Amino acid sequence: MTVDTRPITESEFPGWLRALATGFLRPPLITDEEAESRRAHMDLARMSGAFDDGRCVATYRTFDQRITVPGGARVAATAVTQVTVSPTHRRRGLLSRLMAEGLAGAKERGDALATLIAAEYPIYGRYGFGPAASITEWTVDVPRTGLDGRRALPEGGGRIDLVEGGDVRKTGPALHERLAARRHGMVSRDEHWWNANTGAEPTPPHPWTEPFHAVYRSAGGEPEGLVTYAADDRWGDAKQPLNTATVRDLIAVTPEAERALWHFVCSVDWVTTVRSGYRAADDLLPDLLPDPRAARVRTAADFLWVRVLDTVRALEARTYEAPASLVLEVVDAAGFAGGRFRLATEGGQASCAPTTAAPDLTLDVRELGALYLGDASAVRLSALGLLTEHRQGAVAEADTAFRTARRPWCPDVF
Ligand SMILES: CC(=O)SCCNC(=O)CCNC(=O)[C@H](O)C(C)(C)COP(=O)(O)OP(=O)(O)OC[C@H]1O[C@@H](n2cnc3c(N)ncnc32)[C@H](O)[C@@H]1OP(=O)(O)O
Repeated sequence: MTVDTRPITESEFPGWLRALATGFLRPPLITDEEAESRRAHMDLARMSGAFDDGRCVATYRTFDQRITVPGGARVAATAVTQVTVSPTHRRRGLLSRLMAEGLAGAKERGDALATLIAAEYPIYGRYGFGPAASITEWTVDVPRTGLDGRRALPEGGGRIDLVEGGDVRKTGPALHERLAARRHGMVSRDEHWWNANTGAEPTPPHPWTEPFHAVYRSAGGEPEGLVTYAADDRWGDAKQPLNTATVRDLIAVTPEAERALWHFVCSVDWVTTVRSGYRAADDLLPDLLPDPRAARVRTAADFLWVRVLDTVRALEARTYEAPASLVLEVVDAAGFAGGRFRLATEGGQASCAPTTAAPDLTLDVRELGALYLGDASAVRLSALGLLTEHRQGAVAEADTAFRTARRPWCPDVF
């Protein structure tokens, strides 16, 4: 019997959810209540699966996303998520088929980029995705920070207030938009994101536990930052507090708010350890502490992967750190973004157009994705043999043009 891959129908939704749970090693019994609550925010037209004798054995879903690129433009992207193949059907090419169909759909919709968070590193490079924004998570040893625990108020006249989830739903989206307008790598959050992350909508199969939310307001009363954290209520044998506060979200639009919110989380009584959550590799956190060594790297890894689908539009959407004139030979086995292009950057802006001139650099579309948000270094990629230089100096030119002063940051798992 052949296994077919195709968009799913309404009646196939519960079976699709069961296959998703199976692939993610979660209990595969889906209640009607769970199916109903998940259906409310999933677009059937963007869900596909593989079916063997009527049973769903693979899942694939996409949704519309906007991603901030260097310079602040928000580019429409196809976000790929909930990719699974059941263990009975693995390594028979089902993901490859779903991905080929999914990327063709994204190209047809006119999206210049596709994005995803990779569960495992080796899966997505073959489909033209490159690791584009890494994350770092720190564990802060609070007693070692050197922060003055007696100090109660933020410097500079601002204040921090604990708020409810409902307040976060009011304040958070505008704050996030302000930050996303200038921090490349950030992806859009829709209403469902805010509801799900403040307890207003269930998030099966994960049970909701209410966290603490705090807002930083400037001396003028303007909200400039927001932190959400949870604590684990742990005590040592000698009755000493050993709580870990885990930051679920911390966004700030001014340096004062960023400093005040980190100092706040690191000064909550009974909290001896702070887990930072996923931050940019160059996050300020360690250096906001009197003793930066109190922040130990817990995780440093690739996180957001980008797949360029339209080279001209993608390269023209972002800004560049240095002037460059480069002929790029982009190799794309899937045929979406390949070709030879002249990229000319001046005053930060770029023009990009197909050309027949001799190439300066040859690179796979995967490496273009890795370079795109400014995280990867062309010099490193070249040293790794992933980029071929045909004109002396072209690698260095690409390196200074593509790399960004701040590293990209995608705080959201999707
Ligand atoms: C965006 C997200 O949703 S991330 C979540 C991804 N999902 C998971 O990790 C859940 C558990 N894993 C799975 O469901 C499956 O193993 C999948 C989806 C990762 C792969 O599905 P499959 O149908 O087995 O992949 P498919 O057969 O199309 O493999 C294509 C190629 O990728 C390789 N490949 C697939 N998965 C992996 C992997 N995890 N590690 C290394 N190589 C892999 C295959 O070996 C094959 O290589 P080849 O072309 O050289 O023979």
